[in-house]
Amino acid sequence: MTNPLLEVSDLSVEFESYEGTHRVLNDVDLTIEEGETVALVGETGCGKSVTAKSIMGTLPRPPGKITSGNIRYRGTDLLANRAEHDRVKGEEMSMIFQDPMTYLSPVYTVGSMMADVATYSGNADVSWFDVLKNLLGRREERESIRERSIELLERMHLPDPEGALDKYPVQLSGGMRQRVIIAMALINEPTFLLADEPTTALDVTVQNQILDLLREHVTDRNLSMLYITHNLGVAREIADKICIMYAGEIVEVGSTDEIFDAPLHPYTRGLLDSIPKLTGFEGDGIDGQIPDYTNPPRGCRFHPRCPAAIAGTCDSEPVEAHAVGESRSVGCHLYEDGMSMDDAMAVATSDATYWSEERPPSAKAGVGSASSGTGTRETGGDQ
Ligand SMILES: Nc1ncnc2c1ncn2[C@@H]1O[C@H](COP(=O)(O)OP(=O)(O)OP(=O)(O)O)[C@@H](O)[C@H]1O
Ligand code: NI
Repeated sequence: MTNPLLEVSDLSVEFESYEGTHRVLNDVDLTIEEGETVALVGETGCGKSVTAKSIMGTLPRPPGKITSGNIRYRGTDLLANRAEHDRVKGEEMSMIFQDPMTYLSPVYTVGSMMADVATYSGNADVSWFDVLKNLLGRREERESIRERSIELLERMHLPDPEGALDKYPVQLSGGMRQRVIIAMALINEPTFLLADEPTTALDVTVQNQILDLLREHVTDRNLSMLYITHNLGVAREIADKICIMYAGEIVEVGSTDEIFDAPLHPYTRGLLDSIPKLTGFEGDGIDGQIPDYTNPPRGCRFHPRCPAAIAGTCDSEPVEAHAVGESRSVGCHLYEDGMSMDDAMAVATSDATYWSEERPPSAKAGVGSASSGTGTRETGGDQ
């Protein structure tokens, strides 16, 4: 665990608007080892896509501004090295997007789009001369791109992959388009995949099929992946490690099993409680909303919604990430620095013993309804 592929540290991002400065990311730390799939999980608006865009170098600046931090890829800080960022983006990283129709052109066939990605990706300044050269270019090269496209579409279980190359995106279903998008992301054999909610728009069955395909491919090729989702159930399907994000901060990191068996942060526990059990219905498990980024709450950003907030501490003292045990960390005042896993578990699973006087346990969020002290909970996530 000493040579992470991607290491984001202390990343802070602000947006300027007429309302003032929105400090959206606040000292974000995120590490992805080689061959590891990490899920970044949090509610809408918590800063997941801003994190993704910072990594991919596509954050619109202005209005966005990276005010501190590093993004190291194989040890090189991409924020300080534009040329290396461009190279890594072109040759090693690939992104899978949420909404295929935004990224698939309606006027080109699947085959010609895949060929364009294979030919021009990573080449920031494509000239008309390049395009012409390619059009007239070597037959064998085009033939091999075509073969690679068919093979990838086959791997993505697209029926009649050869026929699909001549189709336009509107002629494909949502699930088919998402398979095409994934095949396009894989055509240049990236080492790092960044998937931003790629299955959100799909129904659960198709979503699960696509997660299976993606996981299979990532495992086969030993790829590393950052998978962004608001759905912890999806994160469990795909990820080795889960980072929970709230209002622009990473509040908990742990292996997928640890997060599910023993969630420590009250926010994580609230998210787990809102996983649909049997019905497939997604409730909004935690009362309230992400705070206003122009004026975030003092102390812990989650404290106004937290059923376990300690008055006088959580509403005023900044939170730091506390290491808990070997591989986990949690940014919450309930856990002291260096707390042993056993003590942390005692805090995590105790019922209402640490409610603040001011805030009676409100309805939905996790802590009050956490079950026994064993640290294993039924989360019913296999919807
Ligand atoms: N281009 C922009 N201009 C101004 N503010 C922005 C911009 N992009 C993002 N933000 C701010 O950053 C916040 C986080 O946005 P982000 O897209 O990262 O959320 P997210 O976690 O990806 O949510 P979702 O699950 O809905 O995709 C937004 O609420 C908004 O305040
Ligand atoms: Ni997003």
